[in-house]
Amino acid sequence: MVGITVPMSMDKIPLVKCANAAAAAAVPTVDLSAPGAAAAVEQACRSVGIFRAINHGVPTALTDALEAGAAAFFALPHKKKLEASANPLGYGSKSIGRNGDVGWLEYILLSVGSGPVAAASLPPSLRAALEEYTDAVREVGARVLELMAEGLGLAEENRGVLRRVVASDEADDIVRVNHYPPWPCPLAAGQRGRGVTGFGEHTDPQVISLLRSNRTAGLQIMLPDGRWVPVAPDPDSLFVNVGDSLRVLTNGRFHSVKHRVVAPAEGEQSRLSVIYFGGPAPTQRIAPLLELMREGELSMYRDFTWAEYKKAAYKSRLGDNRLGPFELFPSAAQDCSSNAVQPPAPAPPHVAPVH
Ligand SMILES: C=C1C[C@]23C[C@@]1(O)CC[C@H]2[C@@]12CC[C@H](O)[C@@](C)(C(=O)O1)[C@H]2[C@@H]3C(=O)O
Ligand SMILES: O=C(O)CCC(=O)C(=O)O
Ligand SMILES: [Fe+2]
Repeated sequence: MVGITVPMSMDKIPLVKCANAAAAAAVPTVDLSAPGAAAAVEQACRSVGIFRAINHGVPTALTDALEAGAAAFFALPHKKKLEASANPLGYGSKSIGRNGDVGWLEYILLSVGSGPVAAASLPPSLRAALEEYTDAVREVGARVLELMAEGLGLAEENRGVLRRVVASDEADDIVRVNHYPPWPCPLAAGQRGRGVTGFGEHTDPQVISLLRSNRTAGLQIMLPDGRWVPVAPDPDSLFVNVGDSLRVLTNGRFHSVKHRVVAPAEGEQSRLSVIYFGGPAPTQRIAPLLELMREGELSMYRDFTWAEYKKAAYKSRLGDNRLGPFELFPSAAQDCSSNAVQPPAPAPPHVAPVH
């Protein structure tokens, strides 16, 4: 079953090269319950910007209920699904954002910041499953942010500093359920080794993203050296990735990883993924953490609030470098391996870090 019923000129969705499966081990695994978790989380966020979290504590029953509810929703007739669209949130298909990006997928995008999941006409069981799941994953996100702070070497009394950025009552959290049906057409002979774009390359603008998928492959990440590698699917794990805001909060120590999804080929299983994006309150200032800055270290970014960044981000195309306009030293900020230790001279006016 294709699942996306509105016809669309198929050649509008770009093809991407398949990634090198031999490099799949590039995504580190972190056992969140192990004593060395903080150091492992920090190392992963510094090097690749993503890790596979095991022993995360989200009950399987919650993921199963959400997966079943989402699958049932996506199997509904197209007209019925459209009742849940409340542009820009709610149900959508093939069109991502408002600036012309397209992919072979359908999705539900919801704001889950404060109170119950807000959305137009979702089946009540799916809404309940999303609320329960989101509450559980939000807690994992908070725990991971504490581990990050510990791994970054912050003193015990400061280890809540990252968690608090997304913990306010006004936190702009989003949850997204993506469904990628198999691409229904064989690719031409000259297109062998390529796949159809499900979700084009991008970084996530928020602080932290936690992704869970079924057993179908498709997610790829870009390594700091520019190679694309696949992320082996694992329904029992959560994939945690660094968002642009966290990159700024750590003054470039953490790398916001570029990622994309290649849609399943004809005859393969659909991919179903759920991503929780931990976002700050609109008024939250996004700037390097004072607690983290070394003596004389300069901010790599000009100050901004989450509302300001989100507004700019949502005007951009998926693949744009959204942090670019905020970088004070563009060449150093692009190079994640520099970790913001030595910004180039001459120094611009000092930008005060977050308090
Ligand atoms: C093309 C776009 C879709 C997006 C908003 C944007 O203008 C650029 C960032 C995109 C992204 C990527 C991560 C999340 O899936 C998302 C919900 C987000 O916060 O930023 C999407 C946005 C979207 O689908 O509207
Ligand atoms: O669906 C996926 O597996 C990833 C999608 C994604 O990166 C996103 O929604 O931001
Ligand atoms: Fe993403």
